Amino acid sequence: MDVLNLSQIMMQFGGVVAIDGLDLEVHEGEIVALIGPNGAGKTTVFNVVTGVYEPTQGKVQFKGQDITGMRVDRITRKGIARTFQNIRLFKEMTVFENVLIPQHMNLQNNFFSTVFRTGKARKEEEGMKEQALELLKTVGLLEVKDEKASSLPYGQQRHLEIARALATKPQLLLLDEPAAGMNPQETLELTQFIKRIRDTFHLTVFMIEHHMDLVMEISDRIYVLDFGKLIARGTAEEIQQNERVIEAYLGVSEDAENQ
Ligand SMILES: Nc1ncnc2c1ncn2[C@@H]1O[C@H](COP(=O)(O)OP(=O)(O)OP(=O)(O)O)[C@@H](O)[C@H]1O
Repeated sequence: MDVLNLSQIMMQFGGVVAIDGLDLEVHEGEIVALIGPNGAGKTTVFNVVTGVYEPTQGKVQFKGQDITGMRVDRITRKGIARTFQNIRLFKEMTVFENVLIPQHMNLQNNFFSTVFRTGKARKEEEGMKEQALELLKTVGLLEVKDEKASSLPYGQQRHLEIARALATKPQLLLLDEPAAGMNPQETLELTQFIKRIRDTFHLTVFMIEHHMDLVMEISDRIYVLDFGKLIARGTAEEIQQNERVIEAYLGVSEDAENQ
């Protein structure tokens, strides 16, 4: 089944065509990467999927349901969560509080019972705390649950950000450059972490990433964007051998590395 299906997506900002007729699908349980040079339109794709932007044209479907132009919070409730290029944690709060807060999004109780702390609301709150602890245990952050988020090493902050996204119980997880700023060891740990959470939480993962080692190691399939247009799609092997990709992207990044 397609968890995510984009058909003929067009996103224009004034005269800028950020996405130009994109067709893309992500199947259940897959890890799919979206790559391309800076400004290719990758983050805009995420913003269209998560409801930040309504596409100028085209349709976004999540598990067969049309979610085009739906509000961000409604899309989150449907089961799509994301992380951002720049870490967006509640820095002054503890690790535990960081995963507890998003769970309120899933709260079944109404405003009245929450404010007046009825028995049901209290029980629900207890349940959320237990689930938050369970989540931290699963992602290996239980030992640091009382630490301030900002005091964690960089790699762990990234893990926490992903854990926080998982707290909304998504089926589809969007990761926007999760390895940005990581050293090779942290990148390797992240690769294993993403695979582990995909299996543990039965997730489908759609990620934007510039670290080619990570992309090639982890992706079932890869889409390549350039100037808003899809220039290639396929397995890691196919993408590595694709002339247009080498020219538009891999060639560029090698040059950039040599500078
Ligand atoms: N809100 C906006 N208003 C106007 N132009 C925008 C807006 N958002 C994105 N763009 C433009 O759309 C194009 C695609 O940008 P986008 O951020 O999606 O690229 P990207 O592939 O994610 O780049 P990077 O790898 O640098 O993050 C760029 O030309 C950008 O300037």
